[in-house]
Parts: sequence; structure tokens; C-alpha cells
Amino acid sequence: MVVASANMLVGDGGERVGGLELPRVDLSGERWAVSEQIVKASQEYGFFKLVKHGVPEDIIATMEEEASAFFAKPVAQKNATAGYGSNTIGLCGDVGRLEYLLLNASPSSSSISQLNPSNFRNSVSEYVGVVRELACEILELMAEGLEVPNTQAFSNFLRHHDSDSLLRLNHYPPLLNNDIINVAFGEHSDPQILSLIRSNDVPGLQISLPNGLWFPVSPDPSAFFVNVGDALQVMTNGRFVSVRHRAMTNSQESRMSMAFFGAPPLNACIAALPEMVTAQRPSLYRPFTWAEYKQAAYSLRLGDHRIHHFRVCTQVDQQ
Ligand SMILES: O=C(O)CCC(=O)C(=O)O
Ligand SMILES: [Fe+2]
Repeated sequence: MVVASANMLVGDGGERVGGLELPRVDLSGERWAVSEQIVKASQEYGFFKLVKHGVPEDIIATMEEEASAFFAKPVAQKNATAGYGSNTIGLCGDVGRLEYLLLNASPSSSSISQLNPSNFRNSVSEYVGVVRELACEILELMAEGLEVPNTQAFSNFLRHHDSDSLLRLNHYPPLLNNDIINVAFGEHSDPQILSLIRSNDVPGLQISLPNGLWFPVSPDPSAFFVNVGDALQVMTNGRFVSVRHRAMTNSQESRMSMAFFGAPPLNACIAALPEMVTAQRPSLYRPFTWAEYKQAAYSLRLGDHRIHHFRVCTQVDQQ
């Protein structure tokens, strides 16, 4: 059954809703075809489902077990872990129905090396290593598909020793009997370059379609869901769109998602690549450092269109 309401499409859990099918990319396909599909999906939706991605199942399964063990700890122990938070998102009063652990995931991260016990530390470190490599591979396929001569133009930011990449483990507790289904993690776009989300088999993630309707993404623990972030929208001069998404509370089961956010170093300059700028399509955004964008983004509400603050004013904007 499919029901379309004013602002939401509700499906029966399939990936095809209201005649729409979300892009699905099989990474084991021919390189040129994969790169073409990734570019198309990033332009149309800023989002795609990635299958046959090559990340070993045992690394993902161990990470999930360790994350569950962390969230099952007593509150006092969780509160004593740097990066742990619950019910609030960011610093501007946004609330959410979740708890999370937010860790720096740069190659030189010390927040991972401080984790305990050692099993947790090792699985986070291993998971971050393989997922960062996967994100770099996707970014290189994007550059190839966009015909950018330096195919590492995007991925080099993530490989940098001081990259500001993050790993966020989100735990959404199950609904209590008389709760109504609601937004658990409010609408936003991710500020970074690229996000790779993997969740357990419980629904919750929704993405905003170009027509403004919300699309419930069916969970698939064997896949990664890939989001274009604001910084990649800027570097592609608006050819790729950073997708707005949110997560809903869900029935009786606990939902857990693990999001890797690939980001540049703080002092990196974020600007449209020269190949993305033409006389007909001048730069849409003024250049900024990643530190500058982070500061601006975190001083605004989660749901604000944070990247709009960096747009160059055009005649169209002024009309
Ligand atoms: O839990 C999810 O599926 C989405 C989480 C999310 O959007 C985030 O952590 O930025
Ligand atoms: Fe997000």
C-alpha cells in the first residue's frame, strides 16, 4: 500500500514508493558504469544505496555488537565517555530522541585511542579505517565521472592526517507504548563532504526528495546509504546536492545507525573546483575554510539551510 500525504510518502517498506525508486549502486560493476551511476544519483538526489561495497561483514557485525554493548552500559559510565550525548543535538537547542557517541575519525584521532574497553577501541579503529577507504573510493569515482583531471581532488581531504572526519554512533530507543511515531533526529543536511550511513534492520531514515516529499528508506544492514554533504555541493558548484534527511522513532525495536562523515582538515579551503566553474555557471558560493563553515553551521539550528549563508548573491537571488 502506498499513501501520499501533504509532506510524506508512506510505503510498505519497499524501495519503490509512489512510482519512485531510490538509486542503488552496485560497486562491483564496471568502473565507468558505477561512476556514471554515482554521478547521476548525486546530481538528482544527493543520495544512493551502495551494495556489494566490499567492506567485510565481520568488521561491520563486530562494530555493531560493540556499539550495542556501549549503549547498554550504565548512564554514568556513558556520560564519562568523551563524545557521548543524549536528547540534544548540537549547541542551539535542537532536541532529539536518541543517544549518540561522536568521535573524531581522522587518521591521527586520539578520541578513538582513548576508548575502552580495548575491544571497542579496536573495532571502532578498524571500522573507521575501512569505511574511510570506501568513502575515498566513492569520491574518486565521483571525480572520474565529473571528468575532473585530479581524481583525488575530493578524497585527498579525507586521507589527510588532520582530516576532521567523524564517526557518529546513534542509538534510537524503542517507542514506549503510548508514544506516537515522530521525528527522532530532525531534518538537516550533513555539513561535511560525504556521509556513509549503515544501520541495523530497523526503519527510521527518511530523505527529502527534490519535490519536497519525505521518502522512507528501507533498512538494509548489508548496504551503506551514501549522502552528499554541503562541502561537496560547494566543491561541485551545485552539481551535486546535499540531501536533507531525518530519522524517525520506530515501533518496538531499538534502532542503531553508524554514520561516518568524511571531512577536510580545519584549515582546508572549500571552494568550487575550477573545472566546475564556467562563464555560464560562475561560483555559487564564496570560498571558506572548513573551520569557518563548521563554526557557522554549529551556530545555526539543525534544520536551517546552513550553506545558504555562503551563497554569492546573484541577480536571481535578489529578485
Ligand atoms: O540515523 C540515521 O539514519 C541518520 C543519522 C544522521 O542523519 C546523522 O547522524 O547525521
Ligand atoms: Fe545526518
